[in-house]
Amino acid sequence: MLFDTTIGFIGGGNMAEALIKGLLAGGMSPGRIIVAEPAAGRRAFLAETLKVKAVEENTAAAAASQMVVLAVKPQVAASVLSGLDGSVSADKLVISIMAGISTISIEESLQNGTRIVRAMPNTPALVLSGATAICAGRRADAADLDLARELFLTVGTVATITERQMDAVTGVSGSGPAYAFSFIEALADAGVKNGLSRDTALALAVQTLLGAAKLVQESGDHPAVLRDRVTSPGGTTISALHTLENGRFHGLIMDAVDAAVKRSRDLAGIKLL
Ligand SMILES: NC(=O)C1=CN([C@@H]2O[C@H](COP(=O)(O)OP(=O)(O)OC[C@H]3O[C@@H](n4cnc5c(N)ncnc54)[C@H](O)[C@@H]3O)[C@@H](O)[C@H]2O)C=CC1
Ligand SMILES: O=C(O)[C@@H]1CCC=N1
Repeated sequence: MLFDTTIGFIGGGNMAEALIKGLLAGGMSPGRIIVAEPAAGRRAFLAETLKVKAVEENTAAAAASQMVVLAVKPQVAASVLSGLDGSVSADKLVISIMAGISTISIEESLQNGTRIVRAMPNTPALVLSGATAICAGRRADAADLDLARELFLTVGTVATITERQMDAVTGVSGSGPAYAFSFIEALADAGVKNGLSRDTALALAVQTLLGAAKLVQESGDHPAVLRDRVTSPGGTTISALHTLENGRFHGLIMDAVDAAVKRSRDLAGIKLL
């Protein structure tokens, strides 16, 4: 049971905060959560606002926890893993949310038979509307995947995938919120350009994205079918769509995701040993 587990976060940044908020909203006791974070200001923030224990030493958080969530940047993964120095004993479940870093490289660098589940969440987890994909490392079993699923279900939806699909997930839903934010910003700017106030333009843009996403989700219709229903013959929408396609909108989004997928693969090249 997730809520009977003690959970240690290594790194107390954006994603750790989002996951902790989800756990607390789901009913987990803050006393079961310990965060290791080098930045004193950040430690104070987490302890004061979320009432969790915040410590400086990664080994202290890992040693005190049954589940250890690796929530540091991939670029510091090597030093963090080597610094854990035996504090992640083989009985603990390790969950890594680090982009690009494979379960096998974490297993090899911890060198103690630890079970690992890798996950790719996204920042809407902060408002409990995240999309996470998880996959098991070589030693993690079905119970470990279930526990990880329980964790990420507190902040949104969870898909189980193979590790080979993790780079694609990173490009689509891990980085995806950033594409959506850019789209919202551009839509609002266009409203301002055409005479709307910034507040009105932004509110309309946000609700349009929210509503459109909800319509796709609830109708189950293909987005192209829904797009067709907005597009009156000789009307306004087809003129806008023509402009988007002249700018290679579809192809550009697909190229952008390909770039993120490639970067995720490149990050896998970071040497952990
Ligand atoms: N931000 C996002 O949208 C997503 C991020 N991720 C992954 O989550 C991980 C964390 O990302 P964020 O939370 O966005 O980054 P962040 O920069 O907000 O958080 C990382 C935290 O780790 C701390 N830190 C730095 N060195 C450390 C060390 N040696 N030991 C312990 N803590 C240390 C930093 O002070 C910082 O608070 C990354 O690996 C990223 O790839 C995964 C999915 C989405
Ligand atoms: O930009 C990044 O590397 C992380 C991983 C997915 C979203 N943010």
